[in-house]
Amino acid sequence: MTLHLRIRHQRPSFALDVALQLPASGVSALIGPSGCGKTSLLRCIAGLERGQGQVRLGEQVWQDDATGQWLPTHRRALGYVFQEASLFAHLNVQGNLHFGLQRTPVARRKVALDKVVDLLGIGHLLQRPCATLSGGERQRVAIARALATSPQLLLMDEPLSALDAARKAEVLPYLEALPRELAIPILYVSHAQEEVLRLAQHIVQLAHGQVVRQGDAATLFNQLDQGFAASNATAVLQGQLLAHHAQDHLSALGFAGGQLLLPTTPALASRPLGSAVRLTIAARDVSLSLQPLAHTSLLNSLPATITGLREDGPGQVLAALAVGESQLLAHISQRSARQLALAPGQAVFAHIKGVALVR
Ligand SMILES: Nc1ncnc2c1ncn2[C@@H]1O[C@H](COP(=O)(O)OP(=O)(O)OP(=O)(O)O)[C@@H](O)[C@H]1O
Repeated sequence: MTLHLRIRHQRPSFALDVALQLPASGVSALIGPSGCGKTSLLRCIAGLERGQGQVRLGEQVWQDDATGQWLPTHRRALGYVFQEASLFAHLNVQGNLHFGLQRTPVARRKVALDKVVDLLGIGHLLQRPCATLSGGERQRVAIARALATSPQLLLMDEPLSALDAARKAEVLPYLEALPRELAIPILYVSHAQEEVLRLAQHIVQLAHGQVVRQGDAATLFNQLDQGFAASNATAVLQGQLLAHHAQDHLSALGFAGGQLLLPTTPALASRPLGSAVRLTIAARDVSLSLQPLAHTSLLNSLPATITGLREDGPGQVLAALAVGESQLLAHISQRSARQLALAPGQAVFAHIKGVALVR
């Protein structure tokens, strides 16, 4: 099933012009600079604003101007979660959830409320007045209320950006579980690289109301221009947990390009061997040499080929590397690039100082 979008929307000083086919599963992140049209696109999908074109989820046509079809928002099977949770202050948590449920015709109710309450860990909050909830709790209730309507698409517009780091960390694992547990596709607007790295399988990058790039998260992230601040350039690797070396307190992870050793954190220790993992490697944690390093304390050094180089701020260069079938990025000084005479096609060794397990 796909989400099929063909939307044109003209404002006095802004034009949205988007044609997209998105997988109707997992998380698709919508990224791009402020004012590029992310919220406008969500609002057009939701029917809160009327662009021209077509919005179709699988066989369901929500809008088709060629045939004059238009469903108002309340008839579209979607949930919408905003930056600030807008809960009904006069109702307690349970009342807010039931409000969502009652809006949904019985025949369309597919998501069990108990399951939603469990998934978002809000069972102990049901009788609490909304005014007494913390920011993270409010946002979890807002997500649960959206899910209580049994949406077939969940639109989330920077749902964590109003939360501090601790509350973000509290809500993120719940978000991560949603597509897996409920099989509801999510279109997720975010400015935060770490959220997108962790959650998204698919990425759409907008600029000036148009799609500049879209594709699989790992592929898109590992390119030289990621759509986030270059100084934070980070590559994503999909891998597999291969072994725990108990004596060294290290775990081996395989990916299409080689193996990496990581400290066996509690999160890694709890995973069964063979389970899928998502790793990130920040470009600033990768250095390069032309020869293998002898007598080094580095655990992870891999043969690689340079595929691209780009200036990246004063005196800095971002290098794209092929490591087997995978891609990495390295942030190095211009001076080093010059001294090593780095060029596309050149064989190098990539030395990796830090690997983070994000999933
Ligand atoms: N109601 C409106 N009337 C007129 N112009 C609007 C309206 N809402 C948004 N715009 C303009 O449309 C453009 C796209 O806005 P939009 O909110 O979709 O961007 P965004 O990518 O979501 O931005 P941000 O990341 O800052 O939330 C901007 O130039 C904005 O100023």
